Amino acid sequence: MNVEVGVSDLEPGMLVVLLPVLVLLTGLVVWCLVDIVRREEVGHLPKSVWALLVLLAVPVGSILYLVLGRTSGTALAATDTAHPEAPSPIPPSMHTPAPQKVSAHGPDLALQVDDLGLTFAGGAGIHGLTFVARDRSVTAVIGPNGAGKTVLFCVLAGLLRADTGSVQTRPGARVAYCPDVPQFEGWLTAREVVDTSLAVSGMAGGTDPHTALHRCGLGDVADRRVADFSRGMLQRLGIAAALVLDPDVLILDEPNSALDPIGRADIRRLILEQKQQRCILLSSHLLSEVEQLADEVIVLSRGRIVAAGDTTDLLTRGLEPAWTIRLAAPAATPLGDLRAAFPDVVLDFPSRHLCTAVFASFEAAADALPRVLAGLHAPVVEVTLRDRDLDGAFARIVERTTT
Ligand SMILES: Nc1ncnc2c1ncn2[C@@H]1O[C@H](COP(=O)(O)OP(=O)(O)OP(=O)(O)O)[C@@H](O)[C@H]1O
Repeated sequence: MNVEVGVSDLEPGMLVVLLPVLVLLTGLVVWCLVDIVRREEVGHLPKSVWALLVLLAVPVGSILYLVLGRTSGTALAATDTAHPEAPSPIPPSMHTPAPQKVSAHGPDLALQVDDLGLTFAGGAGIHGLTFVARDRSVTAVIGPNGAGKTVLFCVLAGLLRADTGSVQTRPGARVAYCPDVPQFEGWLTAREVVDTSLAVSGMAGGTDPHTALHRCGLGDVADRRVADFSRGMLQRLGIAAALVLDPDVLILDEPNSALDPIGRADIRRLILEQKQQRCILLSSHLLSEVEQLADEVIVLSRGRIVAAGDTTDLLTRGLEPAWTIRLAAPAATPLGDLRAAFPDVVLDFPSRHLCTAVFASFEAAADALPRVLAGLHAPVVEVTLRDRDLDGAFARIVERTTT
């Protein structure tokens, strides 16, 4: 008996059911084959064997490949940003660099950037950036307006394509980016924004959306429309939309720029808490924020790194050893006598209740400042380091680095 059944013999109802299944299976097979070709390394079996398995054992081969073939070690993997892959279906806040080349760097490196460059018409952009960022640490990228901080972050997040260089992360690592002015559809609720961020990323195992909102101080307004949100609330929502993806590398572009002091303190706490689990890169114009949050600082000027290193060392390098001393009553010692007693210190009385003291170095200040304070013979109310603004510190770092 002949039991051959052609497509034309199938019931129309069966066709409706079978067609999407066939399309899905074909899509899965094609996706796996493309993935095998694009990867430099696949797990457990040679690439040709995986390709045959995927082609011949549908869909078991594809499923096995997804589970076993796409895993390979814990070394960093490179995204050659000069020759990026096809546009990612992942939304702007989220990008997972595809592993292409294995690196032999240390186990705590979350991100390695080599010779990264993107030059716009006119010459602006970023040029030859090389640095690393570590797990469980905060790296601050600072620099004046137009230095290239946002361009760098956009390249790291896969939103802009670099002309040169590479960005390396671990295979499968997630990079999430929160821009300085996050924008969302006004008709969505905060919960819907965070849910959508997770859903569109297509990633399993993100943070619970309610937890992400709660951590960013938006638990009580989760069901309010975004159109009613203040700029500070939008910034928190941007961070929540990035956090929900449970990223290995979290990039925050000026996370505190729209927040009031209480909001800033909240986000500071949040960043310090999140640092325990991931690598965080952030930019800021606030010296106090950078000091309190960052382990490492990278200073950018005109798209180039002009200084980088440990936060305390670097900012100390950028600060002037100069103090303002506020007095409750005028100094009992005349200025002339004080200057004679401390010939290596530049001393002045800008007003009856203020004294300024500039030292040759921080080492000299550590030795002489207590003696200057005692020598004033007046009740001291406050002693503050002068020019603690980041612009001033930055200008001095650049000056000292380039001269
Ligand atoms: N799409 C673009 N086309 C051309 N030039 C651009 C583009 N995006 C940025 N630039 C230029 O690149 C330089 C770096 O800009 P970027 O936004 O990264 O600076 P920034 O350090 O983030 O500044 P800010 O502190 O003001 O945020 C600027 O000169 C900017 O004008």
